[in-house]
Amino acid sequence: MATPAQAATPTPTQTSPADKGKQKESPRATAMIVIGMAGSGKTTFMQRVNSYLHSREQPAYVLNLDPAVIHLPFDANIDIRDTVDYAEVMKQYNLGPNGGIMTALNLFTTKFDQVLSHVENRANEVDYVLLDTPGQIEIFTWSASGSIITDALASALPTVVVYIIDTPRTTAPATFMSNMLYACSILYKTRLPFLLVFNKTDVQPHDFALDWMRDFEAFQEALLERRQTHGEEDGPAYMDSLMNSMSLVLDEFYKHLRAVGVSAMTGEGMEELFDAVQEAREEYEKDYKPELEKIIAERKRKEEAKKADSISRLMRDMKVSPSGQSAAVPQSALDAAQQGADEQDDEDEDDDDGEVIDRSARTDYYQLPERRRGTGPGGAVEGEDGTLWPAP
Ligand SMILES: Nc1nc2c(ncn2[C@@H]2O[C@H](COP(=O)(O)OP(=O)(O)OP(=O)(O)O)[C@@H](O)[C@H]2O)c(=O)[nH]1
Repeated sequence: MATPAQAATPTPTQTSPADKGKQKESPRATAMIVIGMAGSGKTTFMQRVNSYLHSREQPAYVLNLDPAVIHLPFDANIDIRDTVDYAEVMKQYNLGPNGGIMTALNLFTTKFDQVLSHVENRANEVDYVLLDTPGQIEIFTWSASGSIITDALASALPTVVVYIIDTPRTTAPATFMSNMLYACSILYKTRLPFLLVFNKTDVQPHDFALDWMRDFEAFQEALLERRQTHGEEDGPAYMDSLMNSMSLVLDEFYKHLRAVGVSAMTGEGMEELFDAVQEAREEYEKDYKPELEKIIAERKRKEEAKKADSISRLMRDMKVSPSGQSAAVPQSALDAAQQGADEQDDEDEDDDDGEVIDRSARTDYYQLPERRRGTGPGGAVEGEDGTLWPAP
């Protein structure tokens, strides 16, 4: 199981002693975290899904986590750009565009408890919570912020990872394999129900990819054929034996995946997509949630044990017997000390020096410094020394 226990946020699925043993009912909403390589069509997909849900009168709660997006073609309820100024982050930390995006997201993640509480407030009013993410998918393979986001969301509501693939750019076996390896590492990192979405099917149908996933021999034949027609274009010949072996390894991984084809441009495939999301939600309820609840119960047990241990050490230090009979310090003093520690915990939790804005819930927006939108050619961002950073 992944590490939902590491979520840096309060865990709303915690059970009170009264309902211990019972599984808490999940909120109505399903969260869809949209991940994919740059240019795979995540933002267009978000726009399509959003308008499809509006047409079914099921408006979603929408979050934009891409700090560098210039034009967002849909209304986001929470937008990272309202909280973190990506160009300012690049400048202050002396970073390039990639580092700027990663750091901006890391900074935003420190406020993810606020995001989560906005999401939780709406989780029984909407059917879907949609999250658009930056194209830097390493965020979800090794960065801490990726785990915090996925674990925190999954601890609050049924969550599905929607991995977008640019189908026309995946027709070469080597590119297909590389994309699948990324998907595989995100799946094993998050352990969440996972859905492969082959996008841009208006340009290239995805049947070839389904064939390669169902039958590794079909993939190996395609690899051989490609070598005969394209020579060394996709890499040296010894790569083929590596890819042949990888196709055998991934065969097991494909068995745990759902895959659908869509066109974010035309809207084709939306019904199949939502059927697959529903199946993924059932998988969350069946497999992920019971594991998560076990982890939460175990964490709670450890916290209680730690608390009891600190109190008994405190009593020893004050030369108080565990029964409290020869108390040199009255019980009221111990209670006061415990209360002080609890209040400090509460204060730490309420530390509120940065704001995450739910745009749909308020009209009195904070006055934010004007964001640097590139003024150079093609929207490039000009640094202080005159360097032009490429438009993100
Ligand atoms: N033909 C076609 N083009 C698409 C489709 N989906 C997206 N595109 C195009 O693909 C390009 C990239 O789309 P985006 O939605 O910006 O991709 P993204 O993954 O959000 O990109 P980053 O924000 O850079 O990570 C745009 O030119 C889109 O118009 C589709 O289903 N069919």
